[in-house]
Amino acid sequence: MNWPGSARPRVGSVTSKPRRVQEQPSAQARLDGRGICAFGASASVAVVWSQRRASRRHKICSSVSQRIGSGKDPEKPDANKCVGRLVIPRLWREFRDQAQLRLLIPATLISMSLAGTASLRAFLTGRLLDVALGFVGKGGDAVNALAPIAGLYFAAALYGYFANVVQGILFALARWKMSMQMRRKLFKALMRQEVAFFEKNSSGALVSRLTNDTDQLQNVLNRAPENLVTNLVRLVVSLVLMAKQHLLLTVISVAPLPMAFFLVKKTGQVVGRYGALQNDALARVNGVASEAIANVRAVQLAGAEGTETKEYEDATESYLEVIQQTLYKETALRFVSSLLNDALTDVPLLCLSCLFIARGELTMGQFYTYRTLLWSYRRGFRELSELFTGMARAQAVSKRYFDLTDREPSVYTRPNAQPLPRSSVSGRLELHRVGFCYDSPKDRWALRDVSFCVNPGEVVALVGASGAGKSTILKLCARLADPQEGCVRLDGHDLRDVDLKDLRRCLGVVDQDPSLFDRTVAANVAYGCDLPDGEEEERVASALQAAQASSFVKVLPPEKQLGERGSSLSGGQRQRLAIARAIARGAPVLLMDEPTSALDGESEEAVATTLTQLARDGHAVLVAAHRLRTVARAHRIIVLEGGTVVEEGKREELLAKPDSRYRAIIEPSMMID
Ligand SMILES: Nc1ncnc2c1ncn2[C@@H]1O[C@H](COP(=O)(O)OP(=O)(O)OP(=O)(O)O)[C@@H](O)[C@H]1O
Repeated sequence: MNWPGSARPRVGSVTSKPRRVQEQPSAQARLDGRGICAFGASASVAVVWSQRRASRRHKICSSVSQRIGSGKDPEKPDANKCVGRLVIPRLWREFRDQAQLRLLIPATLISMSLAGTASLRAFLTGRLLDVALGFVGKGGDAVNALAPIAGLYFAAALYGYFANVVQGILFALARWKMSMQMRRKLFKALMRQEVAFFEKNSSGALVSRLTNDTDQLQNVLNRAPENLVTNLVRLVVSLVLMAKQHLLLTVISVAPLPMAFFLVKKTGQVVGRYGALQNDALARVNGVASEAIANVRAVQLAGAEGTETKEYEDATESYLEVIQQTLYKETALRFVSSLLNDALTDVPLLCLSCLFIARGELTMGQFYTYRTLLWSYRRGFRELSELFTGMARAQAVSKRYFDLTDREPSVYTRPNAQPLPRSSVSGRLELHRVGFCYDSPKDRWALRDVSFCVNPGEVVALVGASGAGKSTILKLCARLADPQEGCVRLDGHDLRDVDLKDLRRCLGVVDQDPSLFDRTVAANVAYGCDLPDGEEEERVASALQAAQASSFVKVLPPEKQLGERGSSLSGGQRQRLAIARAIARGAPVLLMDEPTSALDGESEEAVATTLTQLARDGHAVLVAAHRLRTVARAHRIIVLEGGTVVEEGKREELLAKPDSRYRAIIEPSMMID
């Protein structure tokens, strides 16, 4: 290349040592801070070792796969490739929707300009060298000749430093905003899911999805446009300038590209295959931890700390195994790729460069510029291949992300659902030939052919042995699940045909295990009640009174937080607050699952009286109970056995029947405090 405005200096010897191309640690190699070469060497040993352990590895992978129910087999690339193809356009749409484009576009433009500035600096350095060498032995005003080039270099360098800071801030902001948006979207999707979904997926695994998956996704997605554009610019500009410096050297530099492309593709497949497995294994680690922490009392009382620790160790061991498999395979492939692309071409390139310099066909400045551009070209290629493998990993994670954000809950408001304003609801609840089973295939029905009704103004008690189906009936009445046979109706409307939110506004529910939040008593009682500001205090106070909770609440500081799940209260106190919440809603239908099981006799009597009073006020009350005081005050009793109704009637009628199951079995087994 001819330097404008300067004579082309000739040099007869090579004085500068070619710079060794710096290897970037691979994404996985960065995990423990080592460079790719170190990993490459250990990886080739590890590959042999890992082949010997192939059968064990396969066992581990499939065991993780089975435990988390992913069904993925890392040795079946085709299945995962298919998933990848489907996910890429979705990933792009998600990225476009959630990306902070006003931050990302300027950041990407700055990033591109930085890649251009780097090439300019390489060019200017070469020029400085050649101009300087032109003065060797000749004398002259070197300062004047060098100053404009040095000034330009200084301006480019200064721009580079500032632009780097600005693009760093912009990308970081975009990354965090995107991460939080993804978490919100995922959390929203979680909150829509039916209760059965949470029974099948551990809270730890779900929290892992919320945090780990979204972090991984945003890490790749956020940098994808920057990496793609910047490195394409870097690659193309470097190649063009290299070719301008010396065509033959450039051809030798790019000769291994086809093989390197093939290896990058292979690496992407490996990372994609194992990435999904890694996340599933991590979700299992978190699942085990959260279950043990949630049940820490039971763990300690059973002296099972060792068992839980072992379980956690097993989960982390499986996770580590998957990480290792990915690391070894990915690093080995990357190592071969960089060996081909960089190291093997370096010696011929260097020898040829020296020859051309000796022949006067290449100046020192051109040589320096060429080497710098070569480094830039290799960096561009390496970062593009990292982007490719990062996208493969993102595909695996995004599959899980979309699985959840797209998941349609089995219980939802149908498009043509009717509104059900609470003011228009009288509260007549009816079960018509209801059949329900928890698991498919339907071989164990929890309920079969159940029919009865609860009228406004009535307290109806559900009684039966443990496992008879009482809670399941209440679950169906609250539409936490839908029956497979028959239907549940409110005021004649099939629950599946009405707006779910409207339906829930018509219900006050007390669960077997009262759900309280780490908030104040007032916030817990008013939870979800949508009370007007002025009314809230009065409504909460009267609900507490009716639930026999006033006496213990009075002695609590009003701002006291109740602890996670109300852990600072006794079982009976929690139960009374849950009853107060159901009453405070003022809903026409009350569904109560053993609301008095933890109460003393006096409180139970008072709560039973309250239920009768609520019925007198026009509410329909359906209560599942094992305690005689609660059952005895009911207007009607439904007796369940093995998921079917075997008797129904007033208590006196049931006691009077000669062959009454209620008289013979149920009432004698009831608790009387
Ligand atoms: N989430 C679930 N998944 C699978 N089976 C379940 C589930 N919940 C309950 N069952 C089964 O359904 C049947 C009815 O259970 P249900 O909880 O309705 O009984 P119950 O009468 O309320 O018992 P208890 O008096 O002990 O509360 C039982 O055989 C139970 O094992």
